[in-house]
Amino acid sequence: MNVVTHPIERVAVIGAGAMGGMYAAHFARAGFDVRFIARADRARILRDSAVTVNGEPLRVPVVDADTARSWTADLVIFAVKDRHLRAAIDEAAMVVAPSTIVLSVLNGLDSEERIATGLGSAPSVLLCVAMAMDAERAGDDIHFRQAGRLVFGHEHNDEVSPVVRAVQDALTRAGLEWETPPDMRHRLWWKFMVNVGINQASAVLDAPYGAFQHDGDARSLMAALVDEVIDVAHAEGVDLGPDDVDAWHRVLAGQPAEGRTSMHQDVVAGRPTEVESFGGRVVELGRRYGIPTPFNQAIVWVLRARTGRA
Ligand SMILES: NC(=O)C1=CN([C@@H]2O[C@H](COP(=O)(O)OP(=O)(O)OC[C@H]3O[C@@H](n4cnc5c(N)ncnc54)[C@H](OP(=O)(O)O)[C@@H]3O)[C@@H](O)[C@H]2O)C=CC1
Ligand SMILES: CC(C)(CO)C(=O)C(=O)O
Repeated sequence: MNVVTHPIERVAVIGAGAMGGMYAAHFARAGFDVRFIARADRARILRDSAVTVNGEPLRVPVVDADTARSWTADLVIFAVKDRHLRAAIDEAAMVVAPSTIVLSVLNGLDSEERIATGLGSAPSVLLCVAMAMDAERAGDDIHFRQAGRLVFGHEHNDEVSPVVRAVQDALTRAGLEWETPPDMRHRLWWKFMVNVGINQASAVLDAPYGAFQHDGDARSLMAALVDEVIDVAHAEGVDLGPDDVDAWHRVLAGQPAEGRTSMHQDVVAGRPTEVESFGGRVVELGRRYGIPTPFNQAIVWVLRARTGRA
């Protein structure tokens, strides 16, 4: 792990969508040197027509990954969908130095591992989950009411490392809430449980958060999907249980009733979904451990059939 010798100033965001736009706006407003990373048409479009965040145009320079440059990032935030991660890693490599710190807000269990492998051993890739935001994108317009919280760190954080401290300081300066829990693996699985439950159920039911905030059929579907995650988590040695479900219900109660999960937004916009990283992963783990996962299997079939495979 590299030691950070200076505060974070240069922040690269890869993916100028709901999450990337929301984070870029926070860092830009706080005076950081923020750049979007893109290539080809995406770079051109980002330069020609700025995205808007909560109605305000966000003018952030674009580092074009097709052309040579000298700018490197202190912090890189990955904010693309899982099917775009491979290309995003190649693009981000251009702005990564040995001291660069990397956060991934992608949902799913394995983006950090894929990024660390793709970028090589030099940069510090922390584990990260993004919680309780309601970021939405329609075309180039990004809206959020709640920016939520970034939960991040090393796998164990009994002591705060210099790398983690540098990110905590940068997020605080950007006005973003954060948390560094002792056991990040548990949090990654907790977020996975949440996404497998509500993202998938909201996507197949075309239903906003409000449909899941009270007992009823929608919440029962979410619970059935969640139960299967808990079973495979136990097989993986992760102790998810009723307290974790209660914790999710408390977060859910605070979400805007009309807000939509990222997967619900994908289905509405006719985009491929992240179902392979959610239900697909549960089904795969279920097969490995001999655990039945019929609800997740059904959701995978429905979403693949509806939107095509990611
Ligand atoms: N929205 C939310 O509330 C939350 C989302 N997440 C997770 O965060 C991740 C991002 O989600 P979200 O922001 O909603 O997704 P969006 O689809 O809104 O944004 C993704 C952005 O990445 C761009 N992109 C894709 N490939 C590249 C590339 N190679 N280089 C540069 N940009 C690229 C896309 O451009 P284009 O449109 O041209 O493809 C798009 O602008 C997902 O894993 C999601 O599950 C996590 C918590 C909450
Ligand atoms: C937890 C939730 C549902 C919103 O923060 C999310 O991660 C998503 O929409 O992808």
